Amino acid sequence: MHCFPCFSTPRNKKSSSSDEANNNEVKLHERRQPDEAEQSEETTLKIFSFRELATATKNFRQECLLGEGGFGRVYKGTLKSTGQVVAVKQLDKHGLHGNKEFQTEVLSLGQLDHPNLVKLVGYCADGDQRLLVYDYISGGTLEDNLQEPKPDRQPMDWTMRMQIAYGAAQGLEYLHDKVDPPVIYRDLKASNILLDDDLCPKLCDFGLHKLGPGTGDKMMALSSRVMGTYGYSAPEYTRGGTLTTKSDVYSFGVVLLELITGRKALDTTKPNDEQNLVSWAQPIFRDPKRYPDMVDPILKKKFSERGLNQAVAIASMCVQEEPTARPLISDVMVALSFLSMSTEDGIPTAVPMLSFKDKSMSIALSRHDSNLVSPTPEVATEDDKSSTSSDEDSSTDNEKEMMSKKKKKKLEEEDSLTESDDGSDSNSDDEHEKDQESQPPKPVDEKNQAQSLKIKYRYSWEDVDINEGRLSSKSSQKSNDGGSISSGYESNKDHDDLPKEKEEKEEDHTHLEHMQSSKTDDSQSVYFDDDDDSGDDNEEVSLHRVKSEVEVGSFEDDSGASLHHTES
Ligand SMILES: Nc1ncnc2c1ncn2[C@@H]1O[C@H](COP(=O)(O)OP(=O)(O)OP(=O)(O)O)[C@@H](O)[C@H]1O
Repeated sequence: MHCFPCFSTPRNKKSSSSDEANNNEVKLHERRQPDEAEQSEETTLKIFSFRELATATKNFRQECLLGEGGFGRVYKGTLKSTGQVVAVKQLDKHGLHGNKEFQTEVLSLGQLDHPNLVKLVGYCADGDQRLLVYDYISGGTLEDNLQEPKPDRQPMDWTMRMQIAYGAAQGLEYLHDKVDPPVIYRDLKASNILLDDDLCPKLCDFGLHKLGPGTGDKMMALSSRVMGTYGYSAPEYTRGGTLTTKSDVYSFGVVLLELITGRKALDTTKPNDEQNLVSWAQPIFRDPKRYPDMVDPILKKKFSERGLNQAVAIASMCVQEEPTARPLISDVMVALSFLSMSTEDGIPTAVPMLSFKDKSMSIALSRHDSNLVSPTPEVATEDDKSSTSSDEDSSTDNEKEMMSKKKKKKLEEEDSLTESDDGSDSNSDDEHEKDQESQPPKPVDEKNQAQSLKIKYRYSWEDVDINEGRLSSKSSQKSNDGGSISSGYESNKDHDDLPKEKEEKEEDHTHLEHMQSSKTDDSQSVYFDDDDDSGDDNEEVSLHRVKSEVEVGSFEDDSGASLHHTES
């Protein structure tokens, strides 16, 4: 039985032959190299003798015991040969696979390599002993850090929490999207997320179910393990149904809720109606005014309300009953990448709307934030559709490349429009081309994205009813005065009322910042605004990549804030 068929190629098996085993080292060549970031020529797993690990853990002494989970005990150890500190997981002997199967699965696990996964260093299959050796992660579990923070450590602030959520999402996204076939985690929870000294999250315990028993009594012995952990398991899974990547997304949503609230997924010390975190949170999801009340009191209200709204929106999407309604982890990851940015005082973080593969995420976020407008393929032009399609997943590389080129061209066109926002009319194609030539694409600096960056909203198109207002225009725009943002819609209101509403709305928009986003790939949009670092970001709104503008009206959203719209 192969855990990851693509890794279990004859070539891989060959590479674990006795020759290399004699060298006490197994070298594997990855058959699939997902993208440059994850490319690694080979993966090296060390094979340990039982004696080596006994020495490392002082003969598995109690004082070295880190804890015991569903698969066995975990000891802290120091490898004599290298001095490396490791965590040695001694798997329960009960029902384990034979040597060969074990080795196959372990070699597959050894190929998984991501900064947000605990790295498997090596293993031991000596007689009936099966042990796994991992990097030791010194900061404890996320659960402990949330529930019993160390006295010498500051409580985690909001940004740290979002950064942890973002890191965990990255690890999960790697398992779901970068490994072929996808690895379903099955048991994602706060106690399976370890933090290093810098609070970088690392997922552990993934893929271990494949090392356990297969059928009958043996299966029963680990049934609780196989069924995940109550409070975190998706409803369809606990009902004995299908396990999919969306089950992991549910568990991730629970972890995100724990980060927001500081509560446990399941807390039997609380009153009945508060014991299950998701059940407790469901009614609150429907009442945004109550969001601030659900935040961990230890944060002492130090969080951005917009960031909170969006974080709750993401969590509520993840824990939906219907698996298909849950977002892709890649979209969750993108949204969190923005929420996890450190922000300057008073400037909340928000998510640019065209970053998602699946429009449901942008629609959900825009419902929770009156300043965000989500795209709708129904009303978008062909070009627009290519940049907002939810089908990018399934497109071939060629299609992706074509879409990417289209997107790039479109953005360049829109940039050239923005460049001429000084009042000159630059709508002619000739001028666009000229502008494109004179403006090489701006570089993406992924590393430097967090600090002081503010996200430039991509105002786009929407066909979503928000109370009485209904958007219908195909374009987004920047007003002549450069200060207000408008998008077209059909107003139910008398147009005579508009000037006053416009005034009010423009005020509402003055807190929209210049934004600068640095993340991109084929499915993400990039907005740069290099000239907006003046420090006056709160005062002025700049919207790039706009098309046309004729003002029509405004509408109010759930929160009572109204947006101003124009129509071409
Ligand atoms: N790589 C590691 N570095 C440091 N500590 C670790 C490491 N792996 C596991 N631990 C610690 O060992 C203990 C037992 O871990 P294990 O994953 O076996 O069980 P668990 O997560 O407590 O339970 P479950 O099996 O239900 O997931 C936990 O406290 C965990 O924090």
